[in-house]
Amino acid sequence: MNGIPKTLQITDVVKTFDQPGGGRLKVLDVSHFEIAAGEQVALIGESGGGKTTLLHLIAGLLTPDSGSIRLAGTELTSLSEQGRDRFRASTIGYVFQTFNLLPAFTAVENVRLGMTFGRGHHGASRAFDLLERVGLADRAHYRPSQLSVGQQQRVAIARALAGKPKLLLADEPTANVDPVSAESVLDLIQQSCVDENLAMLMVTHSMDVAKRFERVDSLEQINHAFAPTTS
Ligand SMILES: Nc1ncnc2c1ncn2[C@@H]1O[C@H](COP(=O)(O)OP(=O)(O)OP(=O)(O)O)[C@@H](O)[C@H]1O
Repeated sequence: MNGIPKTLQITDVVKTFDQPGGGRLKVLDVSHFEIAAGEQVALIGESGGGKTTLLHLIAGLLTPDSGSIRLAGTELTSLSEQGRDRFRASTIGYVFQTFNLLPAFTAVENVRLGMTFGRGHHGASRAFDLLERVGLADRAHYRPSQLSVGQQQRVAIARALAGKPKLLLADEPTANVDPVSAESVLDLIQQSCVDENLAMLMVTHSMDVAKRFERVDSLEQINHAFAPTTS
């Protein structure tokens, strides 16, 4: 992927947390990690190793103690909290293990929520187009409780794509989905990224999921804080 522009560049990032018993736990110490435009990366690693923390740093939901996170040409650490929120809305799509759909809203309303601050206010027609793409055109006015879990994750994928992001972050997106739905959810995520030239970082514990990716990174290999130590 040399010569291809980088969507994400992480340099010398350290993240520590307060520990309940006192002291700080160093969870991440990553000197170099990058994802090229349109590249799809699976991230594997031990439970508690810091994978979700890394996703949250990239999404600007957490800030590092030190280091640089450049996303689509913008240095995240230079933004205010509000700036990060706005930047996230326009640059990142996030697919969670637990879907995080709003229960009182219909499928199409949930998808539109992904556009609130997103670039290009294509409104309802893009939301319907996205639901069609994920195979749920006929479920647009159903609420999450009226959808199967596989369908709920499809709505969540449509929502993640709604703001035309540059990077899709997916945290175990098939952990709560049955195996047959999991295959179609993964097909959908990977093909959508190809169609939209969208880079993707997917955290997974599953080697079946990881083997679908050309690039599989182990957090232990890039994280100098492994195994975590207190300081
Ligand atoms: N807000 C917090 N305060 C203190 N410690 C935290 C906080 N968030 C995470 N940690 C610690 O950071 C470490 C990494 O957590 P993280 O959720 O990133 O791991 P993970 O690799 O995603 O794990 P899993 O695969 O089990 O989901 C854990 O030891 C956890 O206890």
